[in-house]
Amino acid sequence: MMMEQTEFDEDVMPSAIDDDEDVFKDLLNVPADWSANDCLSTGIFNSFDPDEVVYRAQKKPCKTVGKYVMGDLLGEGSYGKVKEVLDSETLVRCAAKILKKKKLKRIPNGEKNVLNEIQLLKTLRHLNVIELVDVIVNEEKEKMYLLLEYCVGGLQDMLEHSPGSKFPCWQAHNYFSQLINGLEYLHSRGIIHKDIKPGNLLLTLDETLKISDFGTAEALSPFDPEGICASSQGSPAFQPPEIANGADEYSGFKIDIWSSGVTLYNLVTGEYPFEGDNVYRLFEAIGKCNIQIPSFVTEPLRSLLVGMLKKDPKKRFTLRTIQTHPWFVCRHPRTSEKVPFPPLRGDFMHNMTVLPYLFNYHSCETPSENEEEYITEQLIKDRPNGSTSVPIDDVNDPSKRPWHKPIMCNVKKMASCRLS
Ligand SMILES: Nc1ncnc2c1ncn2[C@@H]1O[C@H](COP(=O)(O)OP(=O)(O)OP(=O)(O)O)[C@@H](O)[C@H]1O
Repeated sequence: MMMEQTEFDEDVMPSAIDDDEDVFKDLLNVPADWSANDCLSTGIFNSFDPDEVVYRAQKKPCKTVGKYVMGDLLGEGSYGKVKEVLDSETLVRCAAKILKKKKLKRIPNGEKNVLNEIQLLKTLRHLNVIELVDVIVNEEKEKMYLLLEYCVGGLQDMLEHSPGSKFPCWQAHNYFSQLINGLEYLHSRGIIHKDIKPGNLLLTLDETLKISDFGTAEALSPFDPEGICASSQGSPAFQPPEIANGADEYSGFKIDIWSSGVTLYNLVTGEYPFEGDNVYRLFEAIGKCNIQIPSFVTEPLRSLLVGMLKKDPKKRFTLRTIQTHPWFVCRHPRTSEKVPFPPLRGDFMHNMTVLPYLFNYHSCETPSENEEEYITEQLIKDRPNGSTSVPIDDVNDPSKRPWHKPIMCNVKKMASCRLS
């Protein structure tokens, strides 16, 4: 029996197609709730000789946005898709977060959060903070592309693919110390992230951790040494007792310490310190703060978790106490197997997905719908004296929003950005 396999392009296929099993069920017209075993037992999947499989790759039309050549889908968040791209000038791999104005309007604070993220990321430069490389706007299509440093994935994905949904201690220590490094930088600049969790901690190919997702972050007033915040939109399981109990104001620094403590708890145990069937029950449990740490978590890690998850924010550890804590400072030799990056659509090596599009373009494709006008911003990172201060636009002023008035500095015609 000869069998053909087609490679799908997520541009033309619905996003559910990313799940291989769904693809086959769809093609074979099998009920969605059937398991693979159901299919086998009814003889729908016949065995076949792998040598007889013929792979027929579907053509991948090459699409460019500004100087960036688009690759495959990397992931999808509530704000939009994230695709791999290649900078055709520098040949650096990046990730493009694709945002549609229509979709943002449907998300509470959607547009405001995105603009907040752009404004904050423009001011930040640190090894452990995701870098915003460029912003491109297509006014006609009402689309915005945030070009970010390329990462292979997030800690959440890795946890989901690891035995017991946790990391060995030495691996958790590596990620946690990088998180604290990044957080120290953010706090020194008066920025409270407010949504620290494994899903917002990405890794590059060389295992450098990048704090990402600054949509709900807040830049504190430089005249407020206490770092008082009055709002939080972070993920419920990572919220501290003061927020769960409905306080009007709280120390922003201590929110990030708490959520980093929940993150560490999650990395080493595979569980959450507080759970609930719904947000109300969850907040009730967090508010009471009766913390149970599994018995396999021994000292000194135990006391670090207890210190970071203190109910009273004033008694909660500071970054300084964390950085001098015995578990933080001691070396953790690699004693067990590393939890690897999960594969991207079967590819453990995370090879560049842009290449097939480029091969296709250079072999046969004729210029297509690419001649659109984009407004691009190449962010200026090397500022004099290492200064990273950039005036933060008022995100509430509609006239300053990129949809209306570009915050960008140069305009490029798509046609001029085609690869030679
Ligand atoms: N810089 C990046 N490099 C590689 N992949 C990325 C990058 N940024 C995001 N991704 C991938 O895209 C997915 C969606 O990211 P995004 O930041 O839009 O949403 P999220 O934080 O996962 O979810 P939400 O926005 O709903 O909180 C991530 O889970 C990750 O797999």
